[in-house]
Amino acid sequence: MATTAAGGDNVLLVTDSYKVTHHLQYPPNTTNVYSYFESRGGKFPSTVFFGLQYILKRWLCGKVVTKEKIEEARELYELHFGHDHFNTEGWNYILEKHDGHLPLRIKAVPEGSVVPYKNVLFTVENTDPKCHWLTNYFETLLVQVWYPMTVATNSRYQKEIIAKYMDKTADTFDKLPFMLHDFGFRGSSSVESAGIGGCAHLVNFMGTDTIAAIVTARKFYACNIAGFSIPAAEHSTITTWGKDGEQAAFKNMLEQFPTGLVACVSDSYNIWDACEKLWGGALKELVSGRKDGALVVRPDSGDPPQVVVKVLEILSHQFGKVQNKKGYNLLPPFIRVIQGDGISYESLGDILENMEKNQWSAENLAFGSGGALLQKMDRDTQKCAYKCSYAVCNGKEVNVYKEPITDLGKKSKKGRLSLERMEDGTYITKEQGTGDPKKDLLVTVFENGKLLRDYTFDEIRRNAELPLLLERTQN
Ligand SMILES: O=C1OCCC/C1=C\Nc1ccccc1
Repeated sequence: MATTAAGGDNVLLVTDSYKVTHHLQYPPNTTNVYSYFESRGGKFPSTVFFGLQYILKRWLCGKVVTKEKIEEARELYELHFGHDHFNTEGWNYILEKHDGHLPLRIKAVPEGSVVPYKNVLFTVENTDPKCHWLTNYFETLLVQVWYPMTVATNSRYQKEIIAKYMDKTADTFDKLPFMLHDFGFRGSSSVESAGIGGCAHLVNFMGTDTIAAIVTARKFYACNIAGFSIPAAEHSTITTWGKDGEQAAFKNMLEQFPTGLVACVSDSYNIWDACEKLWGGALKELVSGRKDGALVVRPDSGDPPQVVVKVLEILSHQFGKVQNKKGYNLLPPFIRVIQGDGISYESLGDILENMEKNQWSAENLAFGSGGALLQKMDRDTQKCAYKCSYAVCNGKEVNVYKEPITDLGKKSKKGRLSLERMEDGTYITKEQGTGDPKKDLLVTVFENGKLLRDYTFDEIRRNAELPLLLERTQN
């Protein structure tokens, strides 16, 4: 597809085919279509709203309609339908009347907000009465916010689990931002989605190997360095030394990276021997002599809850351990463990629970997560939907809704919506225009081609922070 003057791709092509025919299907003289987005429920009771800003900046801001794009779309849709259904006139109107800027208003809850499901998260409406057909043309694109939202949500619920065990077994929360590291780049469906999902994870954490996330945060969230990593081995950099060369490979890691943290996958042959005879044997002085930074042993196979505790036990036999103020065991500061295999929201707790049962503090360990962090989810995980709730047809206001007798769970909200917060902090969605505009938490983030609110990553991280952690910074 030829990219056009605006440099981006052709946003007229970023929709579902059937939507190209919808301008012919609304009631005659429809002047306003107003739609909203919500999570209807799903795996997690609340969602972290994140990623709309990326979509707005990437696709909708500025002069996104041009003569070339209209022509390219017309020609493609003619071939695609074998008939000319494309709203050439409507798009030319936008080009002429609005200089190619989209006459839409989008109001959204601030990025990073944690909102219980069945609450309005953003609304979309046309600002030009001749462009009622535009509101739902971009449903396809806007609903893709399900992905960063669901990654940020899944990641934050893992942060809650880890924080709970840190609260119980660790002396500080200091390491929490680095306790769940993103290993998910290769398991993502594309470089773009790795960037979006990786960025969503970084709303809650600071550790990542998904470089695309760093780039996305720079480009769309004005964050120069949104995440950090450390030198680490992979199997090839160990196994190329040969089975008898594992000690030399390990020694090389300690010598190439003499200060700071360095991680080393240690299960190529026998993780137990690696911990006892290599790290805690032949290389014991090199490990215990490390200044300002630990060797991080990485198991990568076996049953995670069992393997983690056994590795901790072996390492403590070789290097000793101390009790922290909570009475839980802690390895010396120059040695830690990272478990990057089989980590998910479902499995995290089992590992931490087994550690706790064996008197190990959570702060001995960090996690790495890949596919479960960035890929193992879909739009249904949080039941994300975009529905029309209000329209004006022939000058008559209509509260629009669906209420399928075959699934009342799919019932949609009516009328113009606003999001308010009660005294006790709970969110409530006001329907049918009953909300108080002064109390509406929905912020106009986009209007007529302009981004009106540009959230910084720090702001978003603060909005999403766990209450448990916010209290800490208060007292
Ligand atoms: O071991 C580690 O310690 C902490 C730094 C990252 C790291 C491993 N990274 C990784 C990335 C993608 C797939 C698998 C591992």
